[in-house]
Amino acid sequence: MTELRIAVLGVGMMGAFHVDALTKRIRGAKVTVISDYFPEKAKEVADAIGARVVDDPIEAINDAEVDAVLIASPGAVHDVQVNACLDAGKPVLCEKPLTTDIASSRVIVEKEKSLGKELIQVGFMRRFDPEYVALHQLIVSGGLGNPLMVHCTHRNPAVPDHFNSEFMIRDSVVHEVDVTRFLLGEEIVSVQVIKGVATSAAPAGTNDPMLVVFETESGRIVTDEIYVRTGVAYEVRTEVVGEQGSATIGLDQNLQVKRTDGSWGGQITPGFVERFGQAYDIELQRWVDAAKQGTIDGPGAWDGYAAVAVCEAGVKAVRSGRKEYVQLAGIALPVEEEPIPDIRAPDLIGDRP
Ligand SMILES: NC(=O)C1=CN([C@@H]2O[C@H](COP(=O)(O)OP(=O)(O)OC[C@H]3O[C@@H](n4cnc5c(N)ncnc54)[C@H](O)[C@@H]3O)[C@@H](O)[C@H]2O)C=CC1
Ligand SMILES: O=C1[C@@H](O)[C@H](O)[C@@H](O)[C@H](O)[C@H]1O
Repeated sequence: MTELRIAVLGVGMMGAFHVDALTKRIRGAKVTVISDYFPEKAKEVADAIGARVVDDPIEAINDAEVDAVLIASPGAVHDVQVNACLDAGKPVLCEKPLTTDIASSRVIVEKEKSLGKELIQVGFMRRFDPEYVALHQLIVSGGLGNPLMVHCTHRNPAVPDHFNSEFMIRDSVVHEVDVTRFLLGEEIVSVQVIKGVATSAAPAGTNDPMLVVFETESGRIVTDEIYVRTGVAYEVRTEVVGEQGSATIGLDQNLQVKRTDGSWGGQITPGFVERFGQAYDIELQRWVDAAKQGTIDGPGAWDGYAAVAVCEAGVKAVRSGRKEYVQLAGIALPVEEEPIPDIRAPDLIGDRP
């Protein structure tokens, strides 16, 4: 196969960006079919690149001129569309999240397994970002010694109003879930969410920012500050603290500017397309090359499922205010912690006068 013929489902912000990359920058790929809930949006994108519009996304998946599918529709419809790709036996790059509930993600993992080949790649593009790749290599080469903690910052300048506290976990924090699994090579077993004072930019009832705390199988601690209405820029940082040193990425330190008004500083990337542009392209090129060989080259269905399972625990933690355990198939839940015994002298215990 010289050219992988691709259907793109959903051409909003991310889908249109991927169509542009597949058309202009990715080798050996051609977008032949576009499908979107809004046909006029699909037509606009399709006309610009000479592709066909197929209104029904399931028909688009089964189209004779489609070898592979890129899903960039909203997360809530990924389940149906990924299942249709599996039914058609076609490779699919599904934007995160894989689905929006743990049961449907599990079914997808099992269904793919029963087909005996890997067809699903999930759009966790940070795994292709040169800085994250370098940090991963530093960890696995032992450059930091035993990694003890990870501290993440995830700030967006602005988001639409439907980004409530739970959506922030499923749509934004899901990236740090995958980063944790990628960097530390182990599963996350529990999630806590600490809600502080909310920005006045957040709709009533939305906890923005939040501090999310993960605990991994081996007991490592990961913190994630999620703040999606900073009004500033796109700031994604990750620091790994090991026994023999620490390393941080995402500092935007390349450009230091001093201005005539006496201010000084560098430049922060305005959005995720600027920060992760290179990562998206590497992700797409590797997926296209692998799909032609009938395989994947990146995070797969299990990674998508594991991330959904952690986010589900995260959503529970938002609601309960407690530590919630991740229900992941095959991973033992930690034993409930014993209450800490009161070791004060008996005469100090009791009500204060
Ligand atoms: N990896 C990353 O950094 C990013 C990933 N995303 C992910 O990409 C996906 C799309 O997000 P955005 O582009 O920001 O959303 P968006 O709202 O801009 O675009 C979604 C598009 O899908 C269309 N659509 C709705 N239902 C559909 C259906 N059943 N079939 C086909 N199309 C349908 C909508 O009309 C819209 O054009 C989400 O899963 C999101 O989490 C989004 C931004 C960045
Ligand atoms: O995936 C993304 C968005 O959907 C999400 O809403 C943002 O918070 C992330 O930074 C971006 O990478």
